[in-house]
Amino acid sequence: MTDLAIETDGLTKQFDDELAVEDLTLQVPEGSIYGFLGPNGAGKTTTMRLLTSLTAPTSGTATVADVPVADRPALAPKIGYLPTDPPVFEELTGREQLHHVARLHGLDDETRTERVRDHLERFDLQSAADRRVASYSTGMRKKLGLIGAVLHDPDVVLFDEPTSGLDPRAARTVRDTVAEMTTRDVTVFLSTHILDVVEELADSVGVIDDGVLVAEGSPEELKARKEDGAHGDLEDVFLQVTGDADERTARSDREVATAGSEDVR
Ligand SMILES: Nc1ncnc2c1ncn2[C@@H]1O[C@H](COP(=O)(O)OP(=O)(O)OP(=O)(O)O)[C@@H](O)[C@H]1O
Repeated sequence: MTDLAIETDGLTKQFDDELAVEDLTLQVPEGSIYGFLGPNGAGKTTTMRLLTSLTAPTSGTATVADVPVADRPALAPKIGYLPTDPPVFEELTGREQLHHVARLHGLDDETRTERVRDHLERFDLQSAADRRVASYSTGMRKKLGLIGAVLHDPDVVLFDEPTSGLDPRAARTVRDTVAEMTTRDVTVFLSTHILDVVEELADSVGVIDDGVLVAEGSPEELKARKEDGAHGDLEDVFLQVTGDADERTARSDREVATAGSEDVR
């Protein structure tokens, strides 16, 4: 059996009167890329925050890189997280920020210098590396956040919208970086609204809507399940399965009612 990098069971997060994630059960094999899709407010970021122990579940469990997410100190060295708006230190230069992050991860001087230099070059940031982050554009900040998320060579990375705000060349570098990671058995959990990215990279796709996982499978499997039997693209499938949460609830209530009436008969 394949080892799992991410496993959740009944993961649920309730914020006051908002059920952001409901009974989420996921299994992501090691070394694979899982594309996580969903409309605005569906629960993607909350799921990623649960998987990175930045927020505690209301109920349910999750294990990432063999560590229960409740054990934050053990989890941190094994995972890398890129939030939608990565935190930056405005007063530091890009290089200083990356050295700081690498030091927090306990990388020795030589490894730190080498990795920071290589990543700055790879993401075409070397000419801006000694400028203060305060002068960076959105895309440059994103690149800096992304480098900071992977500098310590984590086993599992979780990227929230990694290509948003990037120019086509930088977006290509991100895609290549993600693809290259899996050759080293790194597992990538990727939330994005850019369906091309998912189609190109993901081994499996999960679609969340209103906190509920409403579809899951390989991109090919999802495209083949289009309701009218035609072979749609991922956008068709996305629009179909995330259509209307109220309508879905009503449909499932009708199904329960029908099943119930059959029982009586
Ligand atoms: N700290 C919080 N307190 C209260 N409600 C929250 C909190 N964080 C998220 N929510 C709510 O939980 C739901 C899911 O939000 P989440 O940010 O996970 O969605 P998302 O799928 O990442 O959306 P987007 O694509 O717009 O980034 C939303 O209704 C949101 O308003």
